[in-house]
Amino acid sequence: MTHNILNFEEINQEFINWFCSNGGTISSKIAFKDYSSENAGRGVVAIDNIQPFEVLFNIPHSIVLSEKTSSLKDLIAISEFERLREINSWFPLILCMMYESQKENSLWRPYFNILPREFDTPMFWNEGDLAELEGTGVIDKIGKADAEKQFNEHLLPIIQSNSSIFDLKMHNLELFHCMGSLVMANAFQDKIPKKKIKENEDKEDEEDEEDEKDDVTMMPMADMLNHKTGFNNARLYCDKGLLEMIAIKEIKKDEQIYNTYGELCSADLLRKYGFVDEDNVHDIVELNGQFVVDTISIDEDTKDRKIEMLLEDDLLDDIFVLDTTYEISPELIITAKIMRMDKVQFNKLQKSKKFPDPKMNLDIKQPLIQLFEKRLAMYKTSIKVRK
Ligand SMILES: C[S@@+](CC[C@H](N)C(=O)[O-])C[C@H]1O[C@@H](n2cnc3c(N)ncnc32)[C@H](O)[C@@H]1O
Repeated sequence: MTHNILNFEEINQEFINWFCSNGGTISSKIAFKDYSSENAGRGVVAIDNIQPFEVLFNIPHSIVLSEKTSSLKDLIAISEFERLREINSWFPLILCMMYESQKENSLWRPYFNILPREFDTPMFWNEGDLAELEGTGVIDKIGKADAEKQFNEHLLPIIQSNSSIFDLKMHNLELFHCMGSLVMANAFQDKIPKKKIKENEDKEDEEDEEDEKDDVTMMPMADMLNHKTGFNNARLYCDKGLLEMIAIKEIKKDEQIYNTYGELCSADLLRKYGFVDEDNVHDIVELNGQFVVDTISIDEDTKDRKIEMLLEDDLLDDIFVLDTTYEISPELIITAKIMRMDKVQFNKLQKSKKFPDPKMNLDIKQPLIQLFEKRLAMYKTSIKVRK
């Protein structure tokens, strides 16, 4: 990601002045830090020891950027926003950001100045670099062509028919990709939990959520925090309408302050945020269901009937997942056992409707090893090469 690194400190100060003059507060124990040497852009660091539950900053609702706060809402019919939302829940916010980012006297000018303008996500990679992702399944999920089609069909007509608000020279596809990438990497979409952590810090599922908050929004300052799997030490909470970033554990001086972007596998981290974590307990390998049955099946005559039966009983998934517990799911074991049956065995099963038990046995061990080796061979590079 690229920022206007030349005047890093000035941009920070301008942003902090703006944030505080609009009612935000920032603890004197934190500061911005340039993590570009780690390829992580700007982040937030503790400049003093911080105790659990300390408030790191709070964000006034008036500077949360959304279709409800952007001045575009006064210039465009609400029905346009509703129509856009039906196509894609991010589009109203993306359009507002396209507008506010180019507006001379936008309330959010210092905020846009601190946000990156170039991104490391695969959306912006060239073909040679994308080829490195072969086998990961990321390439199919980038969706660049689809996003461009949707821009042309749904956003461009609004831009073109409102020439007093928009200028096609700046409100173009490039700006759409830039704002879309910011929404993907920075926006908050999930409901913000209510602060109950002091009494019940471990009981996440008992936390209420702030009811009114499920729009897609940009939260200045909250999105300055980086993520590192397993190192989350701060979280955003909502307490009586107040948005507060709170330390969820002790943070020592000089440690980076990390929010969590979720329990994401490497493919999702890369696709949405443009980075991966070396050690990621949430990492997975996806095995396409069709690939599994095609590889394991031993009898063409009964193959389709077997697939039909597995689908009916929700045993055959579109995607089987292998995770870092290295356990093979009961569904995959049963699918493998059925696909390895000969005609006689399968006919018997169809009559009895008695499915094989989901335990590993010698009949399927070797076919599964071969399946995993075939899946592994789909990756163009190996971990050894990467390191
Ligand atoms: C919500 S923003 C965080 C602030 C951002 N670093 C900045 O400079 O504006 C999310 C982006 O930060 C970067 N980022 C976050 N955590 C990272 C990490 N552990 N390693 C590399 N980049 C990271 C990625 O570019 C990601 O898309």
